Amino acid sequence: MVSPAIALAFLPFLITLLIRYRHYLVLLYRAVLLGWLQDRLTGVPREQRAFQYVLTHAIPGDPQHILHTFDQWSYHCEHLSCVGPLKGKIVEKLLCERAPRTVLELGTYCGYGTVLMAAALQPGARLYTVEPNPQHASVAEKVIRLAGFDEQTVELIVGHSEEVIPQLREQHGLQSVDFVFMDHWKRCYLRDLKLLEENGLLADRATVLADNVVFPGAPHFLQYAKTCGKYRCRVHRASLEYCRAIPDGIAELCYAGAR
Ligand SMILES: C[S@@+](CC[C@H](N)C(=O)[O-])C[C@H]1O[C@@H](n2cnc3c(N)ncnc32)[C@H](O)[C@@H]1O
Repeated sequence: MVSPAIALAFLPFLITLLIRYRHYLVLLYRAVLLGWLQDRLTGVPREQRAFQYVLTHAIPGDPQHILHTFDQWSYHCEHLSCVGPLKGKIVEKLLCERAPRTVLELGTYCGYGTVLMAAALQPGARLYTVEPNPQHASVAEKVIRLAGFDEQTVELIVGHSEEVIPQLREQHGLQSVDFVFMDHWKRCYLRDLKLLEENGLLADRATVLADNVVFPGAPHFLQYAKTCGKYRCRVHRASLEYCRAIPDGIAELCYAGAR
């Protein structure tokens, strides 16, 4: 048995920890526990619940209103792992500056980032987005079409990035890509960047963006990007989607071509 005196001695330490990491605890509650509980109570997956809300409240054919409705749900109901409005502005700004002809997104989830980027595309440009989870893909497909984007503008590919990337040229007619948005599992970033290089899919001066490089972080990816000599790399600091108190950032890589 721990004596009460020892337990009391640890109390200030415990309280300090709780205060210091309170934002992460709130995130854990909103992103994991609340979602799990609602899944059990309603029998409907979180992404489907979010889509029902969007369907009821958003204006069809208005991408900005659809994004805003997702934001409302995420701020007031449950946490969604979309790029969110703050980092979304960074992605949108860079995409508008670069005016790419072809865009590749890894990790579609509910289609938030897809709609955000599709709305900023130049006429005639095309976006390919890759998602392995069939339930997420089904929600994303509906969100993308609800926003008014047809298959000529946005192609949703259901599959794992490591299987889809080597097939992009032959099966999807994609010769090279000007703009990549990596937003899937962080441990896959480095592997998929190398896959894109090996398959000769990165156009000269292509831009590669990678979300969440501060939280939860992708240190091996960042180290490679900074030291391999093929990229100019910078990190745009922001905060985690729907959690202003947790720092996060988006890495921007500019490809200098194979060396
Ligand atoms: C953070 S969410 C993507 C958010 C989305 N980009 C947005 O802004 O709305 C991550 C998604 O990556 C997907 N994912 C996981 N592994 C993947 C892989 N190997 N290839 C492509 N997507 C993957 C997950 O199923 C999940 O839907």
